Amino acid sequence: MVLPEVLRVRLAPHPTARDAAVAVVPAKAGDPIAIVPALSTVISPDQKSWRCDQCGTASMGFLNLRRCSGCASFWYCGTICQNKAWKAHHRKICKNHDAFVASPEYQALTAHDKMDALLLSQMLADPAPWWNASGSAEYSLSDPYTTFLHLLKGPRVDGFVPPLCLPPGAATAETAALAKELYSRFGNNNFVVQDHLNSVGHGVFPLASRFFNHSCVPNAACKYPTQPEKPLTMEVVALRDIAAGEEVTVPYLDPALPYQTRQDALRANYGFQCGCRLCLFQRGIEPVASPPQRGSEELRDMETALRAFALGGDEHAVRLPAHPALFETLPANLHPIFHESYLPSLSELFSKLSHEGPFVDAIEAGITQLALYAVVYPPNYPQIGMHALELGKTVWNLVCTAGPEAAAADIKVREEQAEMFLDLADEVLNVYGEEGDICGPLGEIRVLRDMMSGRCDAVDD
Ligand SMILES: C[S@@+](CC[C@H](N)C(=O)[O-])C[C@H]1O[C@@H](n2cnc3c(N)ncnc32)[C@H](O)[C@@H]1O
Repeated sequence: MVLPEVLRVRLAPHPTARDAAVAVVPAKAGDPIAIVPALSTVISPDQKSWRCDQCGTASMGFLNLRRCSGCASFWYCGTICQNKAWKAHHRKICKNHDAFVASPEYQALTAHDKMDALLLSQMLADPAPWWNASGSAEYSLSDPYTTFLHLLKGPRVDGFVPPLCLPPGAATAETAALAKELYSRFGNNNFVVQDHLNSVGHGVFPLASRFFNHSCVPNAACKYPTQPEKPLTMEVVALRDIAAGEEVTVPYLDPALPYQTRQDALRANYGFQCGCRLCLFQRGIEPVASPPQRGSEELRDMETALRAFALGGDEHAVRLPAHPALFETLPANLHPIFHESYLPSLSELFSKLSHEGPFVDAIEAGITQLALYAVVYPPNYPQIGMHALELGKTVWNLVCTAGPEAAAADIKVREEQAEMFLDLADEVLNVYGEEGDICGPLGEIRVLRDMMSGRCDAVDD
C-alpha cells in the first residue's frame, strides 16, 4: 500500500475525460493539492552520473555518487537508494543492461522510447504485483498497481511495445502481453520529470495520472522536489486560489505552443480535443495573420501596444495582470501574437541580445516576451517568473557594463528596474515554490539580490 502524503481532491465524473479531480477543500495559491510518490522513474541519459538514478537528486558537487559496480551504468547517492533500486528492479536488470542498451533494437529507438524501454523494463523486473493486480477485479487508490491498470489507455493503436531488458527466461508470451497492457497507458499517463522546468527524466505516478486532467489554462502545476535518499515525488501546486468543488487541472504541454501544435499533440498522445478557454479563444480567431516583419514600424507599434495591454506600458513600473484569461480581451490588432512564428522569433531575439547585447534592446524584447507570457499563461505560471528573472539578470548586466560616461541617475533607474523584475520573479516563483535541485531560480534571485546590494558583477547564465 502506498499512501500519498497529501491528496486534497476527489474523483468526480467528467463529460468527456471519464473523471476529473475536484478540490475537496479550498486551496490558496501555492498550496500543495497532491504530493504523490513515483512507482518508477528513469533519468535522462544526459543526467547520468550527475543525478542519483533512484531519488533523482543532483550531485551539485557535494553528493558523492557511487557507481553500480555490476553494470557501471547506474549511480546512487548512497546505500539507501542503491538498496532500494536493487530490490525493486536493478538485480534483474544489472547483468543485461549494458548489452541491452548497445543492441540494435534499442539503438533504433527514439530518445523518448529509449527511456520508456528502460522504465517498462524496471516495472516488469518483478512482475508478481502486476499479476496480482491484473487478476483482481477491484482497484484501490492506495494500490499503485491496480490504479495504474485502471488508467485510461492512450490513443496509439499500432500495438508498438519497445524492446525490454529482462533476465533470460523472463521474456515469455505472458510477460509480452503484460508489457503491452502497461505500455498502452504510458503515452497519455506518464510524466516528464522536470528540474527548474528542464526535462531530467520520465516517471510513473499512478495516482496523479488517475486524477489530473489537462487544461491550457491550468489552475495547478506539477513539480518534482528532490532530496537524497527520499523517494522521488510529484507535487501538484495550486497556481491560484481554488474553490472547493472546482476541477484541478495541470498542463500536459506548454500552453504557449501554437494552437494547432497543441491540438495535434493532445489528440495524438492523449486522444482528446481540448476545449479549454484558451483553445476556444484561439479556435475562434483562426487563421491568425502573420505578424509584421521584424524591424518594421508596424511591428514596433504592435509590440508597444502589447506591452501596454498586458503590463501597463511603463517599462519601469511593470504590473502583472491578475486576470486568469487575459487573452479573451486581447484587441484584434494584437491577434498576430498568436501566430506560430511570433513567439519563437521573439524568444530567439531576446536570448541572442541578452547574451551579445545591446542590453537595452534585449530588455525591450524581453519585456515584450513577458507581455506575451502574461497574455498566454495564467497568473503565477512558473515560466512568467523564470522569464522575469532572466530580465532582471539582463538589466543587471546593463548596469554592470555601463561605461564611465553613463549618468548616475540613469544607472539608478536601471538598478531599480532590475529590482522590479526580481520582485516580479519572486512573487510568481514563490507561489510555485522550491522545486527540483537546490539553488534553483529562487536561490538565484537571492544571490542576485546580494550582488545588487553589494558590488557589481555581471551575471553568467
Ligand atoms: C492522465 S489521464 C487523466 C485522468 C482521467 N480523466 C481518468 O479518468 O483516469 C489522461 C486521459 O484523460 C483524458 N483527459 C485528460 N484531460 C482531458 C481534457 N481536458 N479533455 C478531455 N479528456 C481529457 C484523456 O483521455 C487522457 O488520455
